[in-house]
Amino acid sequence: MATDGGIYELMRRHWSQGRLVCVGLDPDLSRLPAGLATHDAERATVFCREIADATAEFAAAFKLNSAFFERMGVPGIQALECTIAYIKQAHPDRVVIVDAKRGDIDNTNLYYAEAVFDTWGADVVTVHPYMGRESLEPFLRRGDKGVIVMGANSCAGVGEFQDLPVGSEGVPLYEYVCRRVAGNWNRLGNCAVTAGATEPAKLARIRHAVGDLPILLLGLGAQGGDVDECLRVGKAQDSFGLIANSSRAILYASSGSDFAEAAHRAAARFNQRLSDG
Ligand SMILES: O=c1ccn([C@@H]2O[C@H](COP(=O)(O)O)[C@@H](O)[C@H]2O)c(=O)[nH]1
Repeated sequence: MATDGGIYELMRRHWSQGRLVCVGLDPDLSRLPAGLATHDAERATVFCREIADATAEFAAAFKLNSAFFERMGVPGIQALECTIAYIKQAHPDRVVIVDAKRGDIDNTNLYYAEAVFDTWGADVVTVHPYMGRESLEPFLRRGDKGVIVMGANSCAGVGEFQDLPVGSEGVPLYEYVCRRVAGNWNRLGNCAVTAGATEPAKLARIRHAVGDLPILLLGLGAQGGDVDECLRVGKAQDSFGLIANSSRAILYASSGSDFAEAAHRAAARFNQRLSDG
């Protein structure tokens, strides 16, 4: 979806209209309610479609983690494509992020970019920065799309590399990466970075480093990130500025046949919390 001011302008419009949630669509087959469909990939597709419909009212974006689809092989890829196509048709202005954490040499990235943006139809992709800006050019030169670069993350042990001091000032690697993305990689205004809600102090440093760049905030729901503290230190000045993701806490709010209603209520509560903070 090409928009006049780029993909994040669309996100800013949602934020200004009170849709603050990024709903994570990670269909874990072991947690899907019974009776949706016979085949796994179809179950995942129906589940994601119902969750999207139930939560769109509060959603600026949907984030599909490709692993949950890729594990099912060809039918899983079809489920991913069908889910994206469905969101585009039923909720056309919602931003679709594919969380695939790509990053390879440039000619391989060319095909990763083509796959995610053109074949699958996503608006935004997550990438790893480890191989440098030049290798990521096939993503970065897509001004009609968005690129979210891993800055800081939410999982245990993530500091092993991300916290190492680098550069002449000895800043942590995650901060150095975020600074580079905001200052050197964002020529087309299509970049964002990640931060983990489990460590708000790092989010604060990232916000300081990137100005008003959007930040994909991970770890807010099931991982127990501190919502209030993240909002206090993480919001941008020109807009909400946080692509505030919650996956499991919304998807699996109920394991019964009322899963969609429960997801609606969970997304509503999360949206209110984000709006109050
Ligand atoms: O640092 C990271 C990077 C990615 N994720 C992804 O977010 C969801 C998990 O969200 P929950 O709300 O905790 O269910 C999943 O797709 C991860 O790969 C992350 O959590 N942390």
